[in-house]
Amino acid sequence: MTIHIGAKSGEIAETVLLPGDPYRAKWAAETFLSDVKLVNEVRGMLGYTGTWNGQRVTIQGSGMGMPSLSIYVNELIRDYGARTLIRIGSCGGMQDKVAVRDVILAMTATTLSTPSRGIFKEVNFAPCADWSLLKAAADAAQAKGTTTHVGGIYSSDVFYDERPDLNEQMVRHGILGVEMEAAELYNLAARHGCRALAVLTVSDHLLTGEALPSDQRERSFGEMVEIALEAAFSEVP
Ligand SMILES: O=P(O)(O)O[C@H]1O[C@H](CO)[C@@H](O)[C@H]1O
Ligand SMILES: O=c1cc[nH]c(=O)[nH]1
Repeated sequence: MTIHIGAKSGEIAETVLLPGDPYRAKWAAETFLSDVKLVNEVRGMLGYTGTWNGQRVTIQGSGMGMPSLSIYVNELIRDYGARTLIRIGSCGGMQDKVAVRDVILAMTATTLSTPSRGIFKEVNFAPCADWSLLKAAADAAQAKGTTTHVGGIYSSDVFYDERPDLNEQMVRHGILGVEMEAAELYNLAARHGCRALAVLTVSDHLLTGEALPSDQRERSFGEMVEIALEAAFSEVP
């Protein structure tokens, strides 16, 4: 047990899927895993371990924002031995070619700041996805026929943004979507020699104003979960 995760030693798998929403963790575990066990409910941040195609997987809520994700990912890696961490999140679309319900695979994550800013100081570290996971996820998405975009995303510290000029610059520089956690996941994976990827479903669109309701963000992003599971257990040389 750690301060924020109540699982016993051995109850967390080496492969962990990380939705921000703990109820998406519950839905995904109950929908896609077998032999599911609730392994964490500290602070209501639900975590489940089960099997997918005979492989052990944990699906653990990470909360909203990089400071929250940082707590869970630090404990998952350092105390439970997690090695492959895949965020399964929602995001806002930022390009005309990106539609609501499309999937985005985050190759890089641009930020204004992250919880790692204090150690990088004057360095602008470039958080990026693990190549083997990115390649496997792109292949899995293509095989499914899911409309998928691979490229840069923006990990913001705020949902309610008072600086529309920043989003304008992101759009201008080809950023596909905005969310709030991937950059720090990539920083932590790099620091600890782990593999990480963010697989995102577009839940709303900054250019069109279209937006899905919260129940659909919680329970309807199944292709994203399947892509993450297939990527986690693919062999990519
Ligand atoms: O749907 P999740 O995974 O929580 O991701 C997105 O949704 C939340 C904001 O509504 C932020 O956590 C953002 O990153
Ligand atoms: O962080 C997020 C998530 C979904 N949509 C947004 O606009 N921002």
